[in-house]
Amino acid sequence: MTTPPLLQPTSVTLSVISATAVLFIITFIYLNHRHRHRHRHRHLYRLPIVGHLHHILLSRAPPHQTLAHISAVHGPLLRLQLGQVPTVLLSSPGLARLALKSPLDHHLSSRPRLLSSHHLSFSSSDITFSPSGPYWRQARRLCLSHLLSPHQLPRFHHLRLQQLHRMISGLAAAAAAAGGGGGGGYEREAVRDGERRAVRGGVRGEVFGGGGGRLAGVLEETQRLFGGSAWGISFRGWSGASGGLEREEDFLDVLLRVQMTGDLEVPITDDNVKALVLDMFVAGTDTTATTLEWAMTELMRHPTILAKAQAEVRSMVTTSNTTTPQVSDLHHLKYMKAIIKETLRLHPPAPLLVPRESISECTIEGFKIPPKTRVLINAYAIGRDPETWPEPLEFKPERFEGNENIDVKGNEFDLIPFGGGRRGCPGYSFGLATIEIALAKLLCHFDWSLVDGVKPEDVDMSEIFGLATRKKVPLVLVPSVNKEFEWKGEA
Ligand code: HEM
Repeated sequence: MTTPPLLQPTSVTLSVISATAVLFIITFIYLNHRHRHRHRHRHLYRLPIVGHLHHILLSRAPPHQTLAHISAVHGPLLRLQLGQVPTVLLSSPGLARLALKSPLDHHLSSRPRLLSSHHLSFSSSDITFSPSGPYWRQARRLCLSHLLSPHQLPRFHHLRLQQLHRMISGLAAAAAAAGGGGGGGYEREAVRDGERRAVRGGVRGEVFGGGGGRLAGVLEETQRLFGGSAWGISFRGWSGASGGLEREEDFLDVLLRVQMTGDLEVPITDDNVKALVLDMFVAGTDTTATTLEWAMTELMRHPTILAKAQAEVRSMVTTSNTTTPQVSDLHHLKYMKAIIKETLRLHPPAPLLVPRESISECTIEGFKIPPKTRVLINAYAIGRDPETWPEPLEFKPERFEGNENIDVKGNEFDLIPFGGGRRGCPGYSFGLATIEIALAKLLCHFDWSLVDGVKPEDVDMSEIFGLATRKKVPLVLVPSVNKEFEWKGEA
């Protein structure tokens, strides 16, 4: 009887062990890779104390662009530590839909307490920065029902037109002074000033001192510092101070009236009144003016689109037998409205909306958000999402033709320049109405050209992040009066 050589079983055992080891290593590498891939969005290089802040601070690009880039690499749902502030960044339409709709919207509907808003908005007692609660709800309701609801729009058309016509007259005069052709290159300031006046007119500019100069100065400083901290004036007694003239009650009158009735869930102080009035100017002026400036910028870079838009507006004016675009006819301007949507898609004035803060613990896509977490929603990244928008970086208003239902008002989450949910912008109809009539008139009455030597492709497109994200290099255009559609000073 022969004994099997001892080596044989050992060799088989070794082979089995080696095969098992190889299999184990492969499985380990695979699982590890899968884990890292799945959780890649949760891991971004972080430093002690500053957390992820250095990614934003050291970047040359504005924060929304940097964050869009980070999300493109690490995923649309990111947990960031910005200094001491735990933050969640959401950068896809699907996540925006979850965050801005019930039930999550409620959990995410407060605002963080920012030092700037505390000092500049009278202890954050405006609408934009006040924390969620009875004061904010009451203030928002008051503002919507007496100033900003679509229902209130017609009340302020005459004021909007009055201020807009000042702007058009100014442009026409400058064009004429330059020999009937090109005028001064001051479109940006004219547009910005016109918008400010339109909004001011809607609120009640006169009480701030009559002429536009003082208010304009105050607003400029407010935009810069985000507030005028030294207002010690009491508003009491201003209500009804119209020199005995009959006039319609305006927003300030309403605030002062309800302040005095005492019939309020939360009493309103004088400082609250100031904060609310200031809020209407700060939230409503630069956002609107900046959108117009970006719209004109994109039109100048795309002369065929500009020509098509002008043909549409001028044909409407001819058909309706008027000499200037009328508010009541604006619904005909489908292409121009598509241009405004496309502008808001590529250049949302508030690209990260206004920061939110979670009220209570909630979960988004299985990801836990503790209370008091800051939530940023990147509307800029969402508007350029390649899975939603073919050729996302191209300015193509045609993408909305036949898709008029895609709205910008916070009901569709592919496009959220006005945010959405219970903290969504209450001024969207006011803002859109102002942009539409202003753009229609600019397109109708003037032909536009770039200043000498600047080619459409050379127009600078860089942005400055701020309260509203403006063009870094102001747009300078030369208006010339179009003889056939000359502005005749009519309403
Ligand atoms: C093109 C014009 C405008 C744009 C793009 C815009 C955009 C926005 C955005 C993104 C928010 C934050 C929304 C969110 O957190 O979900 C907001 C809030 C707000 N906007 Fe506008 N806005 C515009 C015009 C206006 C106008 C004309 C007014 C008023 C005169 C206004 C008043 C407000 C107020 C009061 C809030 C704070 C709402 C709250 O926190 O409850 N906005 N806006």
